Amino acid sequence: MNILGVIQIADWFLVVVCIGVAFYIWSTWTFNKFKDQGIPGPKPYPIVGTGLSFLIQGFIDSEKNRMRKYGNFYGTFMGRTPQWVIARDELLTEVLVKQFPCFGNRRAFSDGSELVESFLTVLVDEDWKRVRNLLTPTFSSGKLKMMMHQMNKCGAQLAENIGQLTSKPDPAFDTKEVSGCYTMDVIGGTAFGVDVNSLKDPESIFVKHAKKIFSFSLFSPFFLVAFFAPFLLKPLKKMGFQMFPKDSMNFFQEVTEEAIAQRKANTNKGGNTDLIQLMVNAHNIDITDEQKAEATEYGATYEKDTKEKGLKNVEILANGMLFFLAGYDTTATMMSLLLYQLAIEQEVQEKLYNEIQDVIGDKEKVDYNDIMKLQYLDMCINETLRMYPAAPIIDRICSRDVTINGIEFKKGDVVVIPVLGIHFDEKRWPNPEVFNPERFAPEEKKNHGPFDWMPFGYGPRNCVGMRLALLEAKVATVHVLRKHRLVTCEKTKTPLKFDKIGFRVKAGIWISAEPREN
Ligand code: HEM
Repeated sequence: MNILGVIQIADWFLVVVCIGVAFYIWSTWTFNKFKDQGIPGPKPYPIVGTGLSFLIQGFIDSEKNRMRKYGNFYGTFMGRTPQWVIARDELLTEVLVKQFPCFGNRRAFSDGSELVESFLTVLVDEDWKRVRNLLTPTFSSGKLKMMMHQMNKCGAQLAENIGQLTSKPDPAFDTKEVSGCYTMDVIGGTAFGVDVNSLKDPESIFVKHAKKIFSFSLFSPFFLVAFFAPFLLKPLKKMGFQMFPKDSMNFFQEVTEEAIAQRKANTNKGGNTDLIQLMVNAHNIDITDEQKAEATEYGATYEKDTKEKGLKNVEILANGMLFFLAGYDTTATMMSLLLYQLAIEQEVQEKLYNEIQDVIGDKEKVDYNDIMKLQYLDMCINETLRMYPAAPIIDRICSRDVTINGIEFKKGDVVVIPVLGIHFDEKRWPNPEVFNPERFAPEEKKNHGPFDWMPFGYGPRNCVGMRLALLEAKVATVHVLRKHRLVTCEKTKTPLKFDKIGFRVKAGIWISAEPREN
């Protein structure tokens, strides 16, 4: 090799070293933010930030351990982005409620497509407010009561399915599998008027696509990019990269589009009051006084100008799809873990069964008012959600500089609320690893503040589908327990082993059931 060649290699080496050094400086530039202010937190590393423990311990264990180790106010890094982690009540009140105009948006993973950007979960500022006000009435008590028929039908089918599954030579069934079919059938019927029928046909195409969308992994390219280099998402989208599997998104898009077209063609305006009809009405700028009143019942501030600004076509489509997806996995996860806990805790199950017998007796159909009387059922569900919140953390983005209790939050700062950490905080919930519905007994209320339990988030941006999810799970549980005693079996695993990303058990949540004599 001649001298020129050697110089060229040396040049290239120098360029690579310079790029490496520049990247290192850039990726670690923010790492002193918390240290300089004496705020504790895990040690950050280039590229992964403080995310190494998620990869090693798994998200669930890591989240539980962090609050124990660093307390109720600490700092973490997602890649190079600093995140304030707050669990002090006085800060939670400010961020989630009082300073809502500064913290009204959440960090949303989006691939930049118009569709995903129109999800209620992703929308920001005035667009979010307008769409949220228009969608909120969908979950009023009036609308929920109208969904009871569908829930009763699916609940009875669910109980029948469990009977069939447990009369086989291998009597084990996967609670997640059957709960997923139930929630898919309920949301399909109540929101879209579609007979999904996955309880009768577990191979249903609806369930297949929903599962595919939710089967993303911590190591999927999307998650890795979103986690370590979120700024790359939009350019990648331009190159044809998609956040969710294309065929499954297309499937739900087509189903939603068909439902919208049917409602638009419907001459019986206002006759259908489900989600799609409501959104189509909102598109036509045709909000009734009743709908306005229902929005206010939820505490929504019904802006005058909402009336003049209906929903765009893409917003109807996006939020129709979102409700299909949001209504499926979260509620199914909660239900499956409740059934699992009841199979393990026989005393709890008997107490609950007796309550159901006392309140509902032999009535074939369960009505809304009876469900509201089932106090112990409510306690069991609350405890399930404490131990297994579907969203172990929630977050907010600071939209302008603001100082709260001496802490300077800058525009663009990420604030994380460690829901799981709070739910396993010994000071708030002694012996947090123990399943104990009595924690939610009415006489215990005085011992807990509003932020001790947040499976649905908190404040104006909390979960819009909370009441639907709770009602759905309650109706199903009543139908199942009246027919069956849930029991553990050989396949039941205690404790459950979750995968690294959340409350997902890859091998299923297996229990069995015996028929109740009467
Ligand atoms: C057990 C079931 C469910 C759980 C645990 C759950 C949990 C959550 C959580 C933690 C949030 C974020 C709240 C915040 O940032 O403060 C959220 C938001 C949301 N949820 Fe749920 N959810 C459930 C069921 C549902 C259902 C059934 C629907 C609709 C059919 C739904 C639709 C939504 C939507 C649209 C948002 C975004 C709200 C907004 O940004 O304004 N969820 N949910």
